[in-house]
Amino acid sequence: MARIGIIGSEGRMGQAIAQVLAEGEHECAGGVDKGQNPAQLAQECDALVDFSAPVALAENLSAAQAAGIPMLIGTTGLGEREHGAIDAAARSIPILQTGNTSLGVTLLAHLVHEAAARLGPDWDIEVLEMHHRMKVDAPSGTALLLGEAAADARGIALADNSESGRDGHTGQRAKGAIGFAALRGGTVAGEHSVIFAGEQERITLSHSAENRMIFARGAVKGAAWLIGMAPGRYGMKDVLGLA
Ligand SMILES: NC(=O)C1=CN([C@@H]2O[C@H](COP(=O)(O)OP(=O)(O)OC[C@H]3O[C@@H](n4cnc5c(N)ncnc54)[C@H](OP(=O)(O)O)[C@@H]3O)[C@@H](O)[C@H]2O)C=CC1
Ligand SMILES: O=C(O)C1=N[C@H](C(=O)O)C[C@H](O)C1
Repeated sequence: MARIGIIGSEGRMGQAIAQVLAEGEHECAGGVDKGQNPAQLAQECDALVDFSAPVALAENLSAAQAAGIPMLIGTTGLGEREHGAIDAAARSIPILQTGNTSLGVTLLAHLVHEAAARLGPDWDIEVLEMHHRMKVDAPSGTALLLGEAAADARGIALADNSESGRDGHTGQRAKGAIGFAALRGGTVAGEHSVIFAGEQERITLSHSAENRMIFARGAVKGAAWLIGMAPGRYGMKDVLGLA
């Protein structure tokens, strides 16, 4: 049984994870939210899960490092600076960072990689996502994860080949670009489609999250899996044996 500490414990995901822990084999070691220091919590648990905000990341990483425990980072909207901080911390503790902890999206990313590798650059790739009205970042972490899978299969850098936020006279689509479109509204837990658009035909690979429990279950599974792993950076595909 692992003792899991929750950062962002008052939030939608924090509460869903607490529910999974209350019903499952692992234990909730407590939680912290905005304005609370995670250092003490880190000393009292075997692993941390972070579903809070990018601004909290540096303090959360320091707490995990000081306690010598692993951390699963589910927070999205991370930039280059945050990814650099994760890389640095992963030299001393195991870290799993992912935009989506669900089994279904982890498999979807695998399928997108396969499709992008087989279809080649003449097929245009567009990632479409829809989330609830409270979501603050776009494109979603999942959309970026799926875009990264496609870019990796094509041997290109997503940062240099993405098109998002199209509006106005944008000009034609750049050849080889990976496009992103984000919709927001209602209570949608998470809808993602990767569209491969070729000459006179399209392939669409999709995932629908019916509620947050799929993310919460994956987060607990991932955090427990990290315990005892060597320092380094991991993904959900490692947890599920898809790496
Ligand atoms: N990887 C995955 O599978 C998933 C990732 N997510 C991501 O997880 C994050 C949280 O999502 P969700 O639970 O819906 O969002 P919420 O806004 O419901 O929850 C975030 C919580 O973190 C709190 N918080 C803000 N700043 C800090 C801080 N500095 N330290 C500790 N806590 C803080 C917020 O407080 P306050 O409200 O006062 O600001 C809030 O209680 C988002 O980035 C989201 O995209 C979500 C679902 C699945
Ligand atoms: O904020 C959310 O709700 C979600 N965030 C993650 C993302 O940005 O992809 C995962 C999931 O889609 C729900």
